[in-house]
Order: sequence, then C-alpha cells, then structure tokens
Amino acid sequence: MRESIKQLEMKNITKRFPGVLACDNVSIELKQGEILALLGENGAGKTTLMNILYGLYHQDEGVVRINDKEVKINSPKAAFKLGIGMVHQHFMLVPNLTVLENIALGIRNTNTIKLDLEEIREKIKEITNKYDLSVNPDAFIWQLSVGEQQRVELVKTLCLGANLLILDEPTAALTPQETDELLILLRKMAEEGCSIIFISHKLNEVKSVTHKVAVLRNGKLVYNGATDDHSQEELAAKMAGHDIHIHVSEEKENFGKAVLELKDVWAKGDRGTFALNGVSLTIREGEIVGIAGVSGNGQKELAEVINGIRKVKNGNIIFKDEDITNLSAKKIIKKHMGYIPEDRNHEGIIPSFSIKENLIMKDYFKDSFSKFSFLNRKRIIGNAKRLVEKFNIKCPDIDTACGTLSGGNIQKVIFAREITRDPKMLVAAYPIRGLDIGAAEYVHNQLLEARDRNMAIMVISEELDELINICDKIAVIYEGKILDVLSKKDVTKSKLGLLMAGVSS
Ligand SMILES: Nc1ncnc2c1ncn2[C@@H]1O[C@H](COP(=O)(O)OP(=O)(O)OP(=O)(O)O)[C@@H](O)[C@H]1O
Repeated sequence: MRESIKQLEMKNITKRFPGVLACDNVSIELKQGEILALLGENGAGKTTLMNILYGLYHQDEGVVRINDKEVKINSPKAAFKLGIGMVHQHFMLVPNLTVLENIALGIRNTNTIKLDLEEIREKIKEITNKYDLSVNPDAFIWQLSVGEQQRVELVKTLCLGANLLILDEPTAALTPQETDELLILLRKMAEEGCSIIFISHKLNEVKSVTHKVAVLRNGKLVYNGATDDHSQEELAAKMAGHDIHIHVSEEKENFGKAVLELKDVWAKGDRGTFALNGVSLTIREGEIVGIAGVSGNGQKELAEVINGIRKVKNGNIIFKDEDITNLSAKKIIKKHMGYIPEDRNHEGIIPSFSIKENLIMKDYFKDSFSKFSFLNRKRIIGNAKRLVEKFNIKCPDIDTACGTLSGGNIQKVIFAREITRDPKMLVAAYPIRGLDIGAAEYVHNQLLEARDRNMAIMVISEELDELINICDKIAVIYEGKILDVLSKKDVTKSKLGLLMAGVSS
C-alpha cells in the first residue's frame, strides 16, 4: 500500500525554455488536506511549475520532496506512482471511447492497478458514491458536456489513487452551477485527506475554497501565505504588481444601423438534434450584445452558423444588408466578420505555426501582407512585433510556435488578430477565458473602444459580471431560443439567473 502524501515540498525550482526563464528559484509547500491556490498573470510560470511536479518537464535546478524524502519525477507515470494526479486545462480524453474505456486507458498507461474492465467499473462506482458524483461509465465522451468531462478526468485520477491533485484552471470552461458543484467536491476531497493545488484566475473561487496562496510573477514567487490574510483586490495587485480597477461601461442609448440580423434561424447540433430553434436577434453598429446562458443551450452553434462553420437548416442571416446564410467560412471572413472561437487551440490557431503566421492567418492574401502572390516578410514581421507589444503577448520571439505559449497568451494572439482586422462585426465567445485579471481588463477596454469605433459585437459568456459590465444589451439563450433581451438599465443578476434556468415571465 502506497504511503499517502503528508507533505509536499518543491524547493528552489528553476526551469528555462529557450529565451524564457519560466520558473525562477520557486519554493512552495503543501500539507495533507490543504488546498493551495497558485496565482499569477498569464505566462507567470504556474503551468510549468505544475508540469514539473507531474513529471512532464524536468527542472533545471531544485528538488521535490515528499514526506521529507527527495523524489525524482520523470514522467506522469512516476507521478501517479507517488500519488500525484493532474487535470489539465484541456482534457486528455478520447471522444469516441466511453467513460469506462477512457479510465481504463489511463490505468493501462500507468499500471497502478490491474486492467480489468469490471474491476474498474466497480472502482468508478465506489468513487462516485463516495463523492456523490453522477458519472455514467457507458456514456461516450463526445456526448458529455465540458463539466461532465471534467468529472470524468477527476474520477480517473481518483481511480488511480491520486491523493495530491493538480487542477489547472478547472472552472475556466464550467457553467456557474458546475463550478459550485466542483468547489463543493474539492472541499469534500480535502476533508477526506486529499491535497489540492488549484490554478485559477478567478479570485472569488480562490477565496472561497483555498487555504493558502502562492503568487508567481515573471517566474518568481512574490507571495506565499494564508488566503484569508488578503482581499481579492490585494491578491490581484500582488499578481499584477500594481492596483487593478474594474471598468464598467456607460449606458448608451443610440446605436447605428443593423449589422447582423438573425431571422428565425434553425440549426442542428453535433448530436443531430436541433440546437437552434428559431433564433431571431439584431446587433447594430456601436452595440455590444451579450449572449447569456448555461453552456450547451445553443451558444456554440449560434457562433458557428454566423461564421459559416455550421449549416443553417431554416431561416436567414443578414450581414450588412446581404444574405450570408450558408456562405462558406472563407467568404464570410472576407466580408469582415471577426470570430474568437470557444475552442482556441483547435479553431483559433494552428499550434505548430509561429506567432507571426497565426497573426496573419485571415489576411495573408491581402495587399498588406503579400505582393504578386508572395508573402511580404517585412510587413508580417512588423505586424507581429507591433501586436506582441501592444497586447503584451509573453513569448521568447515572434517565431515561437503558438502552441507552446501559455493558455492566456494564446488567447491574446487570437484576440489581437481578430480585433485589429477591424471587422464590421465581431463574435467573441468567452473572450476572457483563461486571461488574468489585468489582461481581461485590457480586453474589455479594447472591446469598448471597438464599440465606440462603431463595431457591432456579440459577446458569448457565462460570466454574468462580465456581461453586465460591458454589454449594452443581454440576450438570454435557453434550449436554442432567445428567451428575452434585456437592456443595460433593466438587467440584474437575478433576472438573468431566472431566464438562464428557462423561467420567463
Ligand atoms: N514547452 C514550452 N516551450 C517553450 N516555452 C514554454 C513551454 N512551456 C511554457 N513555456 C513558456 O514559459 C512561460 C510560462 O508559461 P506557463 O504556461 O507556465 O504560464 P502560466 O502561468 O501557466 O500562464 P497562463 O495563465 O496563461 O496559463 C511562458 O512564457 C511560456 O511561453
């Protein structure tokens, strides 16, 4: 029987990548049953530090000690053997296998328990009963919501007997209700003796669930102490190195002409059933319209039909007085539509392409970047340098492969590309997901400035504070229908909450 982790110590950890000092002499400590928040701006080194603990990277300097004994963690398999599990920002599940098969696959890779499907099914039952989790072992991963997939990842790590869990931004893609459920689960796990390291940008969650915080800035540990000793504002200031002020937009009454009109739009989702059931909505020049809703109510499909990625079965989409229903994505891009997709790694960038290439992805054929069918290197480099500086994208240089950037910096690349194309209309799905507070504030200000330049903007989000702060109107989507559209002066969190649950007066 493996010894449980009573104490973890990472001491003087340093990790360099070409051109980047990702972790600079960092020391953290964690005792059994404690929840530690690891905080820091985008690119501060949080994921790198945790990847070292999980055996994905090896530190250049420093030691890891478990129960006062130095350990070498050369692979995730070695980490699991010690009782360390990690749930990544992007889940590592195979969509066309079942929950049971995915968990079995994880076990096969670590050899921590015997591979017997019925035994694993029993183990899943034992864990889900203990923590009161609902997980169907026979469901296919592609059928599950993001929150359910995360539950599978957690059950997988618990099945492998992990008693120190690393969670990298676990609530970034969860609905508010799923987030509450996860936080309750984490508390329960800690009470049962599990230790948890929780990476998050959401300071309300950090305050509600963690015992200790460690703050990284530019790879250095700048604060380490009890969570209760500081307010959210103080923690935000420690991360950024200066005070952070949250912007609330002014109420606006006059908007320009209609830019985008959805007229009774119907479209099917991936499961073959209708995900949009007659959506009608108008967005005007100089207006930010928020789409609020619990994820899975048609938001993804809505963004996709507008951008030509999903077929409209019935109804029309009018963009600048022209019917663009079912035009190809390429044609819609050329008509000056901007899109920040929800799935940034698969739809927002090409990970193996450099930052400079990703930044011109939608405009490389234009005169600004090519001449006589040849790319104009000088302009492409100039564009990348300008945007990296303006949007504070942390990277060794503009030739770095985009996929190696930290999650928040990938989001900044996509945002920079889309907003500087100066589209007539921008569809922004979860624009601040994964961004630190300072970067989120910057993105919101950029959206408001774009609105004041007359851009029409749709912001899809589950963060009610974000929607209330920056949107002129908020449309609530429920089961593929717009239940109501509230103007800034009429909107309250409780009204939104009721509509999101399908209750309309
Ligand atoms: N495999 C890699 N190759 C090169 N550079 C890397 C690699 N992994 C991380 N880095 C760099 O190390 C730095 C720290 O990145 P890390 O992912 O640890 O930041 P983070 O604090 O987790 O950020 P975020 O909040 O955006 O996820 C960044 O500059 C990043 O580009």
